[in-house]
Amino acid sequence: MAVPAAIDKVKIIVVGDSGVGKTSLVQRICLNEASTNPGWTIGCSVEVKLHEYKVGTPVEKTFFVELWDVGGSTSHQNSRSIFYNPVHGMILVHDLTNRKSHQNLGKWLAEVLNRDTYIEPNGYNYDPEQFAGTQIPILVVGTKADLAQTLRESSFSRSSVAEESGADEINLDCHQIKCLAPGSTNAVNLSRFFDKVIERRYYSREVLSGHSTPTQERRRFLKNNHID
Ligand SMILES: Nc1nc2c(ncn2[C@@H]2O[C@H](COP(=O)(O)OP(=O)(O)OP(=O)(O)O)[C@@H](O)[C@H]2O)c(=O)[nH]1
Repeated sequence: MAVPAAIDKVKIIVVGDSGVGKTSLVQRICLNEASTNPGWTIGCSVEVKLHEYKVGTPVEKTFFVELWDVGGSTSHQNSRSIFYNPVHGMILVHDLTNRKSHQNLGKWLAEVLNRDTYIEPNGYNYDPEQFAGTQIPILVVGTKADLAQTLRESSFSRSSVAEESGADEINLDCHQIKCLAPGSTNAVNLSRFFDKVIERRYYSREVLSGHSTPTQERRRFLKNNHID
């Protein structure tokens, strides 16, 4: 009897302020449900999803996608770094009704990448360099679309964080069963993001050829310093 091949996996960190909806989002993605009262996440909770990489193409392959839902409470800030290595992808979550939670995404990115946060005089605390410097695929997710009065605006203008990082972006209502319905724009964007994470982890030129370009050297430096 043929032994089934082991399924490769990628690890995606899900971060953002406490209460923005990380657990609800992860439950929606992995279980297609979202409790209305999930409770605070203490430490970290991990859910797994089977993902078909490049579905419908000759290179289609099944992967496990691990979503590491990291509790956003400031009181656990010092101990969270143990969850951040390695990281193959990052989902930055903000609440569309809470502008501060969007402004804080730069702080979350800096925390995961283990870099200092640049604070502008106006308090808008992210440094575009931080976004430009990372090769880790990023998805920016705005939750509570059902409550956001400015949704019309936010759905048409890209968030500045997504802009600076070249990240993909989706806005949704985690309680809405159809928010990630197969074939919907959100589902397609999410699937593309997972493909990107897998591609970077398993199919990048560096991994396949064994040769290094300066960019790859830089990536290796980041990796060796636990930034990647
Ligand atoms: N209306 C609405 N409520 C939401 C949505 N997403 C999450 N919520 C609610 O927001 C509250 C917080 O959600 P959680 O998923 O626990 O937030 P979290 O980011 O995991 O919070 P921590 O565990 O403290 O880091 C819960 O009451 C959710 O039901 C959404 O899209 N729309």
